[in-house]
Amino acid sequence: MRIEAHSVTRIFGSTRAVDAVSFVIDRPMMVGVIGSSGAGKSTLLRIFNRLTDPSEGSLRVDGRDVLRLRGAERRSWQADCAMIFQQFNLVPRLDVVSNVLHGLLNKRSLATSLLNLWPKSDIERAVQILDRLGIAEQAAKRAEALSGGQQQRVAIARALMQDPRVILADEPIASLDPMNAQIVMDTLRRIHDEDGRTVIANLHTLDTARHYCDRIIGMRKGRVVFDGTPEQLTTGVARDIYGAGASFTEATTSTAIETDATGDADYAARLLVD
Ligand SMILES: Nc1ncnc2c1ncn2[C@@H]1O[C@H](COP(=O)(O)OP(=O)(O)OP(=O)(O)O)[C@@H](O)[C@H]1O
Repeated sequence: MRIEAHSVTRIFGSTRAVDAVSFVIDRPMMVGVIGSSGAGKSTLLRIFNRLTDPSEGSLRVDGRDVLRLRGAERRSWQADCAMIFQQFNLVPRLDVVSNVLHGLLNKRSLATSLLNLWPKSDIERAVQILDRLGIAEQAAKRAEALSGGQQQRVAIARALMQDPRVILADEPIASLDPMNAQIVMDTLRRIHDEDGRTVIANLHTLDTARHYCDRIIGMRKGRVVFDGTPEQLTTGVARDIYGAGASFTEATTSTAIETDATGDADYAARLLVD
């Protein structure tokens, strides 16, 4: 899979949230996107998944510009690149298996979901995926009864149900304690290593990006200011990405962790409508 972003731009009023972003990902890999709050990381992922329209630019995936797709082709691309979010974005009162099955809403009729008439093969696959992620025993519980780390693994299972080529993760561990953060990052890495899926994750800590990613893209004020390997991401480079002065220490790189889940709600709504 070859992904070529060329001059991708999104302007909101007078803000260039994403400003002429270009990069090439020429093979499946795990990519971390870092940068301060407001650097444009979420907007970039949302453009990728077609949740947000770009103002300019192209994103060629194996030669086809996915930013120009309409209707069924656009939905098919959205099924090919699943998203996961900081706030997990599950339906809290629904059981875990039903949440995972929602990953198929692009491919099955709304009636199937509303009447809970999923084919047995779909249910079996959902349980297999949960088993793979080590949470099959939670399958019958309501999503809201699970810990944050377990809920994020359910969200990853829902993403895998789509059988996507790319997984986009927007601050996937920002709401989790360190132990659960590690389990979730290990899971994302495994999905890349074992399935060959590309994973692109917005991350708010440098050490996580360095530890898990093959490549790191640093954004500042909408622009890509770094694109390289973990080894190339020195403290000096990190200082430039975060725009920090001499007082910069690596521990201060976390972006504000807010619980505004508006974007997540958009995604949930889209899954239910399409
Ligand atoms: N729907 C919108 N309307 C207006 N401005 C927006 C919108 N979405 C994002 N922005 C602005 O675009 C800029 C980039 O925001 P974005 O959320 O992409 O940054 P981010 O790097 O993901 O930040 P964070 O880490 O805080 O999530 C910010 O200045 C933000 O206020």
